[in-house]
Amino acid sequence: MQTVGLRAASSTASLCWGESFLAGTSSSSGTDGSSALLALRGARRGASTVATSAGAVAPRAVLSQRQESGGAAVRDKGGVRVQSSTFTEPLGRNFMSAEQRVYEAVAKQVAIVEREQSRSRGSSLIDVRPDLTPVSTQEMLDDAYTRCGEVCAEYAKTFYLGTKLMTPERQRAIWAIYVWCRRTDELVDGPNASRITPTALDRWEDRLEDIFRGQPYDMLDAALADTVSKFPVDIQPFRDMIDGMRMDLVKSRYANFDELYMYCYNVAGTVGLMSVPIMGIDPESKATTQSVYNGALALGIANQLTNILRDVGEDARRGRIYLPQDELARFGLTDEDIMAGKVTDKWRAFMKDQIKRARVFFAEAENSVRELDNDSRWPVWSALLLYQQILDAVEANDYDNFTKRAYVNKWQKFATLPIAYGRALVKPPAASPAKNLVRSL
Ligand SMILES: CC(C)=CCC/C(C)=C/CC/C(C)=C/CC/C(C)=C/[C@@H]1[C@@H](COP(=O)(O)OP(=O)(O)O)[C@]1(C)CC/C=C(\C)CC/C=C(\C)CCC=C(C)C
Repeated sequence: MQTVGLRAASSTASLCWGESFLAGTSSSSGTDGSSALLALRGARRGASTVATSAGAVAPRAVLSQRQESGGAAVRDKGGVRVQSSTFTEPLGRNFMSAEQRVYEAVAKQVAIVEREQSRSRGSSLIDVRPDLTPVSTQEMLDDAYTRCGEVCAEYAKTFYLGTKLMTPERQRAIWAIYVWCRRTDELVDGPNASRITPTALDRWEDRLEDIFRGQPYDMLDAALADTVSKFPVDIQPFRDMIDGMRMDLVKSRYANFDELYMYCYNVAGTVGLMSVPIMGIDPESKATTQSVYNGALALGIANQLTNILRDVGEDARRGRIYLPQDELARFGLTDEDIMAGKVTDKWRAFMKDQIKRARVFFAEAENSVRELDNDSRWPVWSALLLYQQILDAVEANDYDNFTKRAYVNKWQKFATLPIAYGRALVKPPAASPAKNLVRSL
């Protein structure tokens, strides 16, 4: 039996809480002690992009139809164009279309979940890799999870509150995933970002592989190693998130929505794919597993598009434009216009179109939230409604996302939580007997 044990000596491991939050990722020393937990303070996802074009928006929401129909090319949906192209990765490798790549990642995760569903027949907590059961000390693991919860509470308060409704196993697992995502994001967006090289990201990926092999490097990794031994989480979305960070190192422009979509999948759609195996699907749900994962993917994309639209000015000041260049051109806008940061009628028209696209993704996600397990719906509704309101705030700022930061104030947040709670009470329509049979197979 393989066990989850820390690769670092235990004395080092205990230091890993703070002193070495990003341990092992620095290109120079192999550990980056200065990062520490403090490195997270003030961290934000500056990266993002926009997408869409007047009347020719390309919402990937229609991807679900494509995926459900086995990946056949869908060109139009209600007058909306869906682009598909093969393009070149920042690092030069040619690869399949964005849709195809994401489709494969979703399909792989869905297959793992369905296999485990049939093995466990609906049990909410599945020991998917019993060979990796962590026997290192339970006390250490408990500490590791507690620390993950603290990080989550500090950097994502509202979301942390939502996780408190989940079963203890689920909340711990979501915290562990949150912390890994946050640390990954910190590599390119944190105070040490200027020192991060592709080699450092390769090492972070090696470390990820070790986590999935049951050989975590530090305590926070140990929590994730434990989580992936218990829930049917595929490694691919994690690898893809690291790929998104690689993109951020070398790419500051996105030619079209295909490229932007791929970026959004990498840095945020992946979070949806990582989270649903933990959150679970309501046993009463009639929806296919695939459609629920498509909804999760859509929510990640919607959140990231929103993040991008909120941060246009801030990103531009860092030399980054996460907006489809072809769509900007269609509105008569150039990089110089973005850098100048003037709200013009052209800009307003462009922004309206981008916001419309983001809302299409939110709408697709909404259809899937009710299919989640009972205790997981509230945090997801909260995240969805709160993020959606950022788009309203951009509108309320008359599309000035160059000098004003759109945000949801404390009172709006308070008002949103009970609304989210109310929505979370809505269960999926009862499953037909035939569907129940399929789910329990
Ligand atoms: C309930 C819930 C929201 C669970 C997700 C928990 C989780 C593991 C979050 C990790 C988030 C994270 C740190 C990602 C790293 C990359 C990144 C920073 C992405 C951006 C997030 C916001 O970042 P930030 O905190 O910097 O934002 P602010 O600047 O402070 O506003 C992103 C925009 C992406 C976030 C993406 C999600 C939360 C995905 C949500 C999808 C699901 C939880 C699936 C729901 C399921 C269905 C069926 C709809």
